[in-house]
Amino acid sequence: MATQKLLIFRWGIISTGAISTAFVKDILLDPKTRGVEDIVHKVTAVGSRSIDSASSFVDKLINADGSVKIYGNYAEVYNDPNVDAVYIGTPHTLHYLNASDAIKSGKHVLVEKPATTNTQEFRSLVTLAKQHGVFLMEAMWTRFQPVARAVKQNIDLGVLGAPVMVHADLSGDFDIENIPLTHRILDPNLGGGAILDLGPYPLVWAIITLYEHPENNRSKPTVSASMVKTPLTGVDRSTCFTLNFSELAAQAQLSCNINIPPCSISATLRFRNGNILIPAPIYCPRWYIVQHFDKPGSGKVQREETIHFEIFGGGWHFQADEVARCVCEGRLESSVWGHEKTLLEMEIFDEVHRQGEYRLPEGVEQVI
Ligand SMILES: NC(=O)C1=CN([C@@H]2O[C@H](COP(=O)(O)OP(=O)(O)OC[C@H]3O[C@@H](n4cnc5c(N)ncnc54)[C@H](OP(=O)(O)O)[C@@H]3O)[C@@H](O)[C@H]2O)C=CC1
Ligand SMILES: O=C1OC[C@@H](O)[C@H](O)[C@H]1O
Repeated sequence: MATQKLLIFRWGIISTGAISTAFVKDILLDPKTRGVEDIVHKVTAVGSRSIDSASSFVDKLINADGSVKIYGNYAEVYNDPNVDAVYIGTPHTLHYLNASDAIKSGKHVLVEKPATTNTQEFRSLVTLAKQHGVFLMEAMWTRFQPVARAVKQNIDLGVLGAPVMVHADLSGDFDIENIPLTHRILDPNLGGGAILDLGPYPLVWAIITLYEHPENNRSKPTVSASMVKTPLTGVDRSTCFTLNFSELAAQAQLSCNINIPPCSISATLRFRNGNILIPAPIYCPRWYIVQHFDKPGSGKVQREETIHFEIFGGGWHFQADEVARCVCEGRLESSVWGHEKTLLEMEIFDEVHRQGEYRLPEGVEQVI
């Protein structure tokens, strides 16, 4: 890694599916289009289970001068000396194994959401990353985007008063009756179902609004949850979970579903003096609305503003900038989305699984 004024940050990409494609397209955009002058991202290696897939990924996405290493496996990416950090875009249940292999090779890691399938797996990754002195972060891209940062600032200003309730949903129609049962959204061996795939997004808005609230003092919520399973494979088709934050006397009512489309306003953050409305898709909103009541608790909207952000690209590059900056500063975790928040997320999902009686097939969880 070059550590001059302009940081050239070198990525190795693990897997060549949908999200790896989106991530690579974004990080190769000109960083100046998002006001970033100190970092340039480079992809120096791509690993796939198939060399042909790695090769066509590189041909399609990377302005190749022949310098990108193409591998028909993941291990060679971990061992490539020209890779600073590894990005892992495999299905959920492979994240632990892929991330631990990368860490053991001394690579910094950005691993897709959900970081692992359970809390113990993520705990074990954190220990391993600390032992090897490498940076580790879950790819919670939403938290690094302009809308999330602006909403957080707005909440911290306190003008809307105390937070009382968060309603947030992420649903998507995956056409589950017509896709193969081996699709990652349906296959329990790949962690199929709504909560692990979509649950991180309603949760991130609750974390921003309630968990990160200065008066919450980082207290963890209690959880109550229920699931509706699909008879197709037994994974959760629809999940509702409620979080009680007793320090704030506030609640979050969160849900996710894999066979309906999203609602147009998918998150409502409700405060004593007003609301913040977040439109779909809640994983990458381009605007938000702030409503101010005429007096606390009245519900009568006196003033409303809509704040827009122009984003060049899909929104995955902001988290990559965070990784590069943290690594450059020698940090092992992000202060925005650090290990503690992923551990909280995984603890909540473990409890949702327990109450919903969702058990991953024997042998899928690598650490229990
Ligand atoms: N942040 C975001 O916006 C999004 C995040 N995601 C996350 O990314 C992860 C992957 O999702 P997505 O890209 O949609 O999935 P895809 O199925 O499109 O891609 C996954 C890739 O993983 C590799 N892979 C390795 N082992 C397996 C296996 N047993 N079965 C299937 N694929 C395997 C394959 O690449 P190869 O053959 O090249 O090795 C495959 O192309 C999930 O954890 C999901 O939560 C997904 C979508 C959006
Ligand atoms: O992270 C995600 O966001 C968008 C969804 O469609 C996808 O399945 C999920 O993994």
